[in-house]
Amino acid sequence: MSTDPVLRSEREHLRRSRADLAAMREHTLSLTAQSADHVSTEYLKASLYRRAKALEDDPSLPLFFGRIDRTADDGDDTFHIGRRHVMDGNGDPMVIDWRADVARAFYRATRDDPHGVTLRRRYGFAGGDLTSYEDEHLLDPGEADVTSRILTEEIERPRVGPMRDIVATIQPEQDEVVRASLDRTVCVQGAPGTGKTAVGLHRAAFLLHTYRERLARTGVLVIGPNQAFLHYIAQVLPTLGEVDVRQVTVAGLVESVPVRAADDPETATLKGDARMAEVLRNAIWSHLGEPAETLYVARGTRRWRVPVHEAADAIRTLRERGDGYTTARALLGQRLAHRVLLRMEAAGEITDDRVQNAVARSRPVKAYVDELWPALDPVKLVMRLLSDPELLAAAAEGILDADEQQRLLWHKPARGPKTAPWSHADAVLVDEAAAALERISGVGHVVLDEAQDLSPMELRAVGRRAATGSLTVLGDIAQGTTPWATPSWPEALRHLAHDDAHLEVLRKGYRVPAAVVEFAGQLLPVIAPGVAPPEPVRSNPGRLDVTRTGGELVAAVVDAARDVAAREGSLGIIVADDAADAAAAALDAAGLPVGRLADDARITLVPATLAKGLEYDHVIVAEPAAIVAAEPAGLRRLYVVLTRAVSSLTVVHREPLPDPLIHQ
Ligand SMILES: Nc1ncnc2c1ncn2[C@@H]1O[C@H](COP(=O)(O)OP(=O)(O)OP(=O)(O)O)[C@@H](O)[C@H]1O
Repeated sequence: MSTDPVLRSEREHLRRSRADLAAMREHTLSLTAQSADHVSTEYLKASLYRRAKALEDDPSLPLFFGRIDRTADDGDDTFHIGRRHVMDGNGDPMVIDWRADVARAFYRATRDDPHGVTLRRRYGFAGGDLTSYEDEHLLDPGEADVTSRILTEEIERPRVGPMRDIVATIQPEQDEVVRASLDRTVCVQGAPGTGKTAVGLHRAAFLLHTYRERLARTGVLVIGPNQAFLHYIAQVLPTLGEVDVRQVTVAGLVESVPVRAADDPETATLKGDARMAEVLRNAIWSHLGEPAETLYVARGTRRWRVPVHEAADAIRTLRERGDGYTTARALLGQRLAHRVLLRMEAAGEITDDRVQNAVARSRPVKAYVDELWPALDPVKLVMRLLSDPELLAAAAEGILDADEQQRLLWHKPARGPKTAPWSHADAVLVDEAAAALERISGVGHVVLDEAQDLSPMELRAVGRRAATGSLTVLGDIAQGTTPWATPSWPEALRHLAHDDAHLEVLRKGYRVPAAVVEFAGQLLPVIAPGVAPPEPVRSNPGRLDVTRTGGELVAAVVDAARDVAAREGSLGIIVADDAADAAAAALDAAGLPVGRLADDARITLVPATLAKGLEYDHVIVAEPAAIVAAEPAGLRRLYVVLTRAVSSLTVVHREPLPDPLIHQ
């Protein structure tokens, strides 16, 4: 039992807060979902369940990590800041949610600008209990400005398992992004380990809290590069009490066709080019006919007509409204029926809406609409476009040259949508076509991670999901590894249709230690001139070992792994994709069982192309030359894999290191 009275009283506050949280949860669980109808009851039940889940106490974490004291006109205020709001039986706050407005000062206050804070306290903890505290008296000019030990320890804590939240230690430059308002699209450029992913997830949590009602209706979407990455980040939002956010890959976003083929890089690049949107629009609208015959509609004993020029006029005005093809098509029957009605009224007939509806649905009107404005299906349309040189030539005229058109066509025309050789890029085209036919409903906010890798067409697909909302766009130009990676943020934002975004740069690096930054940074002038490396904040410079072997590479990797595995923390062994199986077998045989991604094992074997966004305490990179040789943007891939290390990086190679890399 600590004798420090401050710690004792803080522990008491923690004990009471825990009891209050348990009472809040009990209360939620005691509420019974009852509503007039079954569907609402089920909905209520689900929402109560989620609420109770969000109120679960995590015994490994204290309920608060910080505190601020402020002087106010009516006395002093003390706020304990934690992951969620906890109130006592009287409704008074015991713990303030870190996202609440009063908590902002905890993250932003400095001696120069104390935000009214007299005391900032941070807590050290172990196993869910408070073990220490650290005070800053921001108004005391005599107090030295020391770097917080608790902050440093938190940032430098060894990594185990999936990504954790950073609520206790969000830094001022990160907090600016996290708390940007919902109507702002923010684009964050940041070197490896500057906290982009963390910031994006915390912004999602902040927005869900601050704009709860609006976003409960419209939703928040998190988009990441692949399943391994989504697995790695999956727990962050639930830990912050947000269990309702959809986390998806770009491929998962455009799942309208079964993807079973892969395009070569040139073809994929072309299919991802923004010009394809124009080609698709042309292909769609080329279906619109020119009326050549009068429309006749019989009603009772009389026959009414809509002359050609009036039908043409109706079609033109609908087209010019700027709606999707299908949306506008749905109105044509009514427009034609309206012309019929005007004639009926002129002839003295009594009409009303029902008559107009009946005319709009009549067989001749339907047939006329089908003929001049045929129904289109996005999947079949793209299938035809990629199979039919004539349709493609007409749609791509003046946009794609003959070679490009040839490149787009499938080798054999597809027989049907189920068996067509759809690639991922084709699925994105289908998504574009679907949106050109009918506007899709979007969400309130989209967090897009590793945005630099998306093609213009993929960016359009993401941007559509945020057409009426906003985005957090996160990425690093230097880590762009796809052939279509974005050359600049203004360009990416244009494709996302959000070029009003605020561009922010994160500079401080929380992952990669100085020795590794220096080594990997040698690649920057070649792969991304003008992009700066992260500025490491870790006090430990880290460890870098570069070993050249004259023998078998795999044997050298096994040796290095045996060595490094003895250190504390996680180990990622990153190898060129085609070397992964052999490396796993060799490590296994040597008694070093490795997990694959998503296994959360202590030693993980990582194919180079899946390393993006991940991190390990210790990283072994095997044969950089092979990683570079495997793809056109190989040097950028190498930069990505070298920057996954938190404490130590071991490079094992047999071939010479790729050119810009020198190791003294
Ligand atoms: N303020 C912070 N306090 C503590 N840890 C932090 C902070 N900011 C970032 N980190 C940690 O630094 C590591 C890197 O963060 P993150 O993965 O978000 O960086 P990133 O910029 O997305 O990197 P990359 O470009 O390599 O994907 C993570 O472990 C994250 O939790």
